[in-house]
Amino acid sequence: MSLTNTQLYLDGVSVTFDGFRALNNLSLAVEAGEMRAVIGPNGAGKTTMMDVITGRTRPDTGDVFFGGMVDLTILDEAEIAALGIGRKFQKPTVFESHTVADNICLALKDERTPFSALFGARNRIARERIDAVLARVRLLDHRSRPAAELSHGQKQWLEIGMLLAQDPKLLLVDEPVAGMTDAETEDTAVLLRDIARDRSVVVVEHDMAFVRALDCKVTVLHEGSVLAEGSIDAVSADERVVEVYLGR
Ligand SMILES: Nc1ncnc2c1ncn2[C@@H]1O[C@H](COP(=O)(O)OP(=O)(O)OP(=O)(O)O)[C@@H](O)[C@H]1O
Repeated sequence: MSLTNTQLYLDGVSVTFDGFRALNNLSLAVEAGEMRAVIGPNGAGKTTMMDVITGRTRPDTGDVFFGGMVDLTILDEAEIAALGIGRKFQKPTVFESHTVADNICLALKDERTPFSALFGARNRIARERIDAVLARVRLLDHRSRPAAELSHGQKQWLEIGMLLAQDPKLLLVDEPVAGMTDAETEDTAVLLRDIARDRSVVVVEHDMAFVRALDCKVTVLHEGSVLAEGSIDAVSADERVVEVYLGR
């Protein structure tokens, strides 16, 4: 495998909790600019995998590399986030009493300059960046509303926008469409595909119609390892995948 274009590389990763192997020799590679869907039954290790990538959980054994050569297993959560790995948890956590635009503003990377004369220019640039992010996540028309007034789906998009404001190279997204309407689910697939045009995106999801709409390679986890990997049609036709996951 070529490491030069590999954004995220896991090899032989194992994690044990009280003797239980949550990850068992897990190996996975995601290219720069790739979108990857990760599916699998409850307890397959999807959340633990995200925890290992973001430094929340240390692997007992195995390699985890970012951008070809950065060893994530020796870094803490803050250092890993600063490298450009953003994580979206399942439940939206936006600042409800702040406006939509202020939520994005709070998330922007702080580019302080000591010259107060530049503040005006900085504000203008910040506003342009905020509006560019809001346009991308379909919330420009809502920029002045308190976040509390948004629908559940819109709050999820706002939080994705807050991550985009930090310009991550890799975005990890955990069950984004749980609780969304069908229309919001379809829009979220379009949104994530758009985001994946210029960064890597890993999406954990149970909604198979949504996974199909993502139109990307699918990794099936089972008992902490990769059971199958390929197109949605290939993994859907795999008898082992049907047995442990889809057939249930
Ligand atoms: N901190 C922990 N301590 C003990 N066991 C844990 C811990 N975290 C996870 N586990 C166990 O590890 C296994 C894998 O869990 P994980 O949450 O990674 O699965 P998952 O694929 O994300 O499942 P789900 O689809 O339900 O979210 C589960 O059996 C879980 O109970």
